[in-house]
Amino acid sequence: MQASDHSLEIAPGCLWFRDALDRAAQEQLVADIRAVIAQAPLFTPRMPRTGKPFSVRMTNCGPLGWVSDETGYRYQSFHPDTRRPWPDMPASLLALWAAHAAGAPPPEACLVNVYDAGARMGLHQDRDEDDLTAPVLSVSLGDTAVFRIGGAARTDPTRSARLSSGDVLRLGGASRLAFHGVDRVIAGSSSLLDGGGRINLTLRRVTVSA
Ligand SMILES: O=C(O)CCC(=O)C(=O)O
Ligand SMILES: [Fe+2]
Repeated sequence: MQASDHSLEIAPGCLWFRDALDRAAQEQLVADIRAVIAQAPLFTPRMPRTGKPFSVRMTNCGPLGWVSDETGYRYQSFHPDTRRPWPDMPASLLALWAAHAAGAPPPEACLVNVYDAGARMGLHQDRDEDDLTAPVLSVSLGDTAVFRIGGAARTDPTRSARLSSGDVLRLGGASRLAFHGVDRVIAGSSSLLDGGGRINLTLRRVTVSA
């Protein structure tokens, strides 16, 4: 895989690599993620304290996975329902990281977010990682997302970007702790996924490397 040179900096440190993945690379990722889901079924995370369910379903691959329930947000090495270790991170994702993560140590977690009709993700920071120096890479597959990004304070002004299938977004530098979310997904905007919807993959370094 080649690193795309055509990136757009949509906020300080936030690089948007549009069309980073061609159709064949997207199909490979989808097949790899379907295999992950077969081993580690999608679960519905719940908000800390209130237990309110997310509208997005999730799973993970790699040594660590992000989970959320009444006791809080955290990384753990096993699936919350099956209690089995997360599946290995596919080679396709390791290659994607190598191409776009600007030399950061290898990713430890890939969070798989599945957006069905009506799913969204509220504004939040990715801050459950001990290593905040490595960037977060986000890969969009399937229907286009209306993505929103602001600054490090919740009240900072935001801008939106339409992330389409094959786009890769890197949140690094001053944007590593930027508030971001998905306002909505545009149904029918991509033919990649049978049955429609959107899959987002978020690759992260979690622990501080020696
Ligand atoms: O779906 C997206 O584009 C963003 C996902 C995200 O922000 C997250 O999983 O932390
Ligand atoms: Fe996030």
